[in-house]
Parts: sequence; structure tokens; C-alpha cells
Amino acid sequence: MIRRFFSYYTPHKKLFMIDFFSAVVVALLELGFPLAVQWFIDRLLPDGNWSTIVSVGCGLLALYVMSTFLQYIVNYWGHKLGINIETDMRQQLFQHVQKQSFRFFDNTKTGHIMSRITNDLFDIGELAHHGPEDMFIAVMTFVGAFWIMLTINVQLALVTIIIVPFLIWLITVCNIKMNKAWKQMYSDIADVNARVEDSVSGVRVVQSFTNENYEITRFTKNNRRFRKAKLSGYKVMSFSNSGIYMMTRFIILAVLIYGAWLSFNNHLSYGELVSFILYVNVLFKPVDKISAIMELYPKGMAGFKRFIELIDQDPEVVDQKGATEITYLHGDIEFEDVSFSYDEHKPVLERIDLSIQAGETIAFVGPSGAGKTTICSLIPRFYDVNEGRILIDGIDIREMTKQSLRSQIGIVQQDVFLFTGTLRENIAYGKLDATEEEIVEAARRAHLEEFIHSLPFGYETQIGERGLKLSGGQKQRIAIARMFLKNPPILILDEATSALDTETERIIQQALNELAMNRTTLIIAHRLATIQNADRIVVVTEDGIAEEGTHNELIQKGGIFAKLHQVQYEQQGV
Ligand SMILES: Nc1ncnc2c1ncn2[C@@H]1O[C@H](COP(=O)(O)OP(=O)(O)OP(=O)(O)O)[C@@H](O)[C@H]1O
Repeated sequence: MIRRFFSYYTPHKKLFMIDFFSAVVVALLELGFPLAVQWFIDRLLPDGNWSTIVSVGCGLLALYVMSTFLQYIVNYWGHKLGINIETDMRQQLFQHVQKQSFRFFDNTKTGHIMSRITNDLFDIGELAHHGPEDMFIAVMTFVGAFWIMLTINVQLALVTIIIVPFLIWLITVCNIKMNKAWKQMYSDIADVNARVEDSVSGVRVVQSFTNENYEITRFTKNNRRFRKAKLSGYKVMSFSNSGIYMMTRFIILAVLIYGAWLSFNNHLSYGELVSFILYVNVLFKPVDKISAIMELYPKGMAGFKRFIELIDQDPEVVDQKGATEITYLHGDIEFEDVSFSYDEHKPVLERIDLSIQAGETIAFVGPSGAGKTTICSLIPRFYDVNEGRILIDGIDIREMTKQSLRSQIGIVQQDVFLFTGTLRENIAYGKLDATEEEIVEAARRAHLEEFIHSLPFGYETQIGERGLKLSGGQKQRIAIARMFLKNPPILILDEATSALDTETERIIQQALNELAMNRTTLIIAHRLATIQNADRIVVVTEDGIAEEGTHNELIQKGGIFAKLHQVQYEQQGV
């Protein structure tokens, strides 16, 4: 874990070296200061030579100016190093999450992912800056100060050091407890985030059921749990800090009294006594530093461990070695003996065989939960099949790179996701380098032109949280415009179940028909009226593909489709 942590320093070696070197020089200057005071009291004062005193003062001033400058470097560049490392990790984590497969997002709450990318990394920057540098300086100062103290007076030095094993014990015990508490705290804040994410995204459901109080109670529980974990961490930390404070002050007092006795008996000069007391402070400064690191270390490491846990989770769907980059697909799709399940115990698709010709429009119908969406999710490799294979233009999709395969497939979801930004940016999401003409043409073909022209800022209208709110039909047309821009040979339409008014539905249907032209189109159909013109209808049930044929063929057959049709006809007058 620590080796991996240090690997993040590699790109910032130069910064680390400058910061580290400056910190070492500052520490050496601090280490030399009590000796200068001793020399001042024992040698310069009795001599009474004013000009030497002024010269020494000027020399010390120069050293202080240098030390101040170096301290600025340590502070600013050291923090810069920490921030750089934190930023690198956050960047790596975001990129890693972007590459994850659907199953990862099925199993991980958005709030938890957000927590890992933001909160968990907050303390890593501080640890990266202070950890190795302060540790080294602390050890160096401690050893240096103790060695000088031994040269001043051995007995006094031994009295001082007695306390150190107790300090180490206290720091170690508290560190273990703090480690636990901070880990719990990060896990609890992730739960708080997940709860906020859930109740804010689902606020319409919450309010329609008037379940606000229920949500508040659930949030309160999480929030209190977080408070408890954080408080217990601070409790241990406060105990540790107070313990260290008490022990160090106690030893200063002991040195003062024993030192005074030695001085009365002429075993110690005044200069040596003053210098020794200053060294006790120098000696315990590293202890303060180490205890600060001990506070930071478990916090930073708890975040780092959670970071590593995620980074080590490999995406499930990856490119095979030697996978080919596809530039164009014709659009013939073949399912060969395909079986698939989301989890081992519950097969969703078993031994499916299906052949779709390029340019064909094929509709999947069937009861809810039968596997229509699943069949379509396997084509862009959102999930990999468990058995069998899927071929496009005769090539197994696992032999193509994921990116090139997906570039040939367009998906219009039921629930269209719009990004915060302008209308233009949202349409251009289908082709990021689209020209102005291409965007306008796509909007025209998606029957969006009139609507856009009615807006005061047209294509520059802001959409999303602080912008324009769009209706379901308008969102769908933006999704269709994206597809016109992407222009893929294979199209998957997850048909909207939400009832649109007849006019909007007619316009959208028109745009969809135009979009489907000259492409292999797979429609996940919920309302049978919209698929009358499909080249073929595939009826999917829990037992697999039950029927296949044109609308008329299936009606005449009088099987499952005919029954479904009859039910919808009675309900909706189809
Ligand atoms: N991400 C998932 N993780 C685990 N199980 C899933 C997941 N998505 C779907 N399922 C399960 O797989 C089965 C098939 O679901 P699928 O969404 O493919 O059905 P569908 O025919 O498209 O249903 P609908 O018409 O309601 O959209 C269902 O039993 C469902 O519970």
C-alpha cells in the first residue's frame, strides 16, 4: 500500500526534492539555534564585546531571512506537491470509473462513487505533503537534538529520554483506534452521499407519496452515524494530543528542576541550562509533528485504501488482445446459442438464436421482465454473454474493440439524459466535432427546428438545473437529433412508455421512421400500435423467443402476440 502511495510522487520528483531539501535546511537551522544561544550566554556575554555581539546578530538575521524564505517554499511548494498528487489520483479515479462496465454501476450507488472521487481524497494531499517530509525531519531533528543533549549533559539527556517509550506507546495505541474511526467515517459519509443522491434524484417520487419525513428520518440516521464516527475519531485524537502535551510539559519541568540542581553544584553552566531547555523543546517538536502525522496518516490512508479498492476493480467488459478496430459495419446481427444472466442463480436468456438482416426493422415485444432490454444490451457489449456468441457482419463482437463497436450503434433510451449546457452542446453530444450545418440539419430532421427558433437564445439556450426544462417529447427529439448526427448503421430504440399527446407522438414517430431508414433497427416495444410496420416482430417470453413473424402473420397465428394485441386493443382501442 505504501509503495503504491509513493509511486504517485514519481511525476512530481523535482517538486518533492526542492520541498524536501528546503525542509531539511530549515530543520538544521532550528537545530543549531540553541547552540548559538549557549555560545552567546557563556562566551559573548562575559567578553562584553559589543561589536562582536552586533556582528553575530547580523549573521543570525541573515540566517533567519533565509529560513523564512525556505519556509515559504516548504509551505507553498509542499502543498502544491500534495494538491498535485490529490488531483492526479482524482483524475485517475474518474477515468477509471468512466471505463467501468454496466455491472459495476448496477452494483454501486452513485453517491458512493461520488464520495470516493471527492471526500475520500481530501486528506491524501495533506498526507502526501506532510507524510514523508515531516517524518524524515522529525527523526532527523530528534536524533540530532538528543545527540547534542548528550554532549551537553548525559544524565539530563537520559532523564529526558525516559518519557519517549510512553509517548510511542500512546501514539501507537491512539493511531490504531483513529485508523478504525476514520475508515468508518469515510464509509458513513459515503452513505450520507448515497442517501442525498437517492432522495434528491427521487424527490418527485418522495413528494408524490408525501414521504418527506420518512426520507428525513433515514437521512438523520445516516447523518448521526457519520457524526458518531467522526466524533469518536476526534475523541481519540484529543486524548492523544492531551496525553502528549502532559508528558512533554512534565519532562520540561523535571529538566528545569534537575538542571537547576546540577547548575547549583557547578555541573552545568547557565548557557548550557538554557540551551538544554531549548533542546527539550526541539526534541519534542518532532513528537508533536509525529502525532500530527499520526492523525493525518490514518485519515489519508483510509481514503487511499478506498481509492485503491476502486482502482483495482477491473472493468468487466474489456478489449481482447488483438481486437480489431471496426470502421464500418453493414448491420447483420446474429445471436448464436446465447445464454446470459446478471447473476449466476437466475438465468435471463437461455440458448437464444436470432438472425437479423442489415437494414431490417425488428421489434421485440413480450411481457415485462422477459429480457427484451437485456437482448439489446448485449449487442453493444454493455454486458458480455455467458455462453454462445453474437456476430455482427459475421465477426464475433468480442473480436472488435469496444469503442469501435459502440461507435457503430446508436441507442435512444426511454429516459433521455440531458447534460447541463446549451441545447447545441446537447445535440452535438452525438458527434462532438459536428459542424454548425450538421447540427442544424440534425435538429431539422428530428423536427426540433420550430421549437428551437421559438426560444429567445435558440441553440444557445441553457438546459438543465439552472436552464430550460424540457418536456418528455422535446427530450426524445434531442435524442433523435443526436442519432442523426452519430449516424450509426445499427439503431436500438427503447420505446417510450410515457404517453405523449397524439400530435407529439406523430411527430416523434415520423422522426423515428426517418431515423430508422437504411439502418438495422431494433425496437424494444411496449405499445404494439407503433410497430405495425416493423419487418419482423420477435416475441420474447421468460422461456426465450416464443414467436417470430410480421404483424399480420403473428395475428393470424393466434398465439401470444395475438393475445397481447387483443389485450391492448381492448384497453387502448388500438
Ligand atoms: N441490471 C440488472 N441487474 C440484475 N438483473 C437485471 C438487470 N436488468 C434486468 N434484470 C433482470 O433481468 C430480467 C430481464 O429484464 P429486462 O429489462 O431485459 O426485461 P424487459 O423484457 O426489457 O422488461 P420491460 O419490458 O419491463 O422493460 C428481469 O428479471 C430483470 O429483473
